[in-house]
Amino acid sequence: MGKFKIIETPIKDLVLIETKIFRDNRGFFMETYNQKEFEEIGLKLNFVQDNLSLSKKGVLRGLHFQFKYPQGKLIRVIKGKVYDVAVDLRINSPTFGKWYGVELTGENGLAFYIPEGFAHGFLTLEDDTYFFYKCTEIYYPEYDSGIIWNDPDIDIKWPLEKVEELIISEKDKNLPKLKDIIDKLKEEGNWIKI
Ligand SMILES: Cc1cn([C@H]2C[C@H](O)[C@@H](COP(=O)(O)OP(=O)(O)O[C@H]3O[C@@H](C)C(=O)[C@@H](O)[C@H]3O)O2)c(=O)[nH]c1=O
Repeated sequence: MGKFKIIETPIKDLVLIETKIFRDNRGFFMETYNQKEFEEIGLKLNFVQDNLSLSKKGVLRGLHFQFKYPQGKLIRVIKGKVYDVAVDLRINSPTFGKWYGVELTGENGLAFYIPEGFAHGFLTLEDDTYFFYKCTEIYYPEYDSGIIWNDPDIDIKWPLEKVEELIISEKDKNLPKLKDIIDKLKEEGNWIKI
């Protein structure tokens, strides 16, 4: 088998990627992305921007998406631990409004591929969490959009018992609910349909 293996999630096109880790007495080595091997497992992607964020424990970033020029994101935690969540916002998707969450760590070798058309957010479960992701579209601040992390209609089960205090940006505290933006998403030509 190759160095990468797809693990399906209950949401179509939203996948985890198990990665081969070469361990020895120095530590480990792993490839984190390889265009040819990704194409062989069905992920033909064109990345144009890489991002890195550092967070302390209890930081919640999200739920974000780019309304125009949506971004696919290939995510890895380099150090630390997060609970990472994607929400399907693709119009006509049988799983529209459904979420999927997974624990990513600096050690478990798991990557998460979130395609265009999803909102994304994460909660850090350890201090000094380095969160790295590759994007299929560049950042357009004017189209930066989001949904509030605790939207009752989405009802994400964040593992909040694992943190003492949530740390959220002012921008993220004021994001709308899905029901307030759904009409805008559904307007013809505005957003991703499947
Ligand atoms: C996302 C982003 C932010 N910035 C700037 C804008 C701002 O001054 C500063 C911090 O931005 P934010 O507060 O939006 O950063 P953050 O809350 O970490 O935003 C990220 O959250 C996760 C959940 C995602 O899915 C990402 O796509 C992105 O939206 O960095 C860029 O220059 N380029 C970028 O691509």
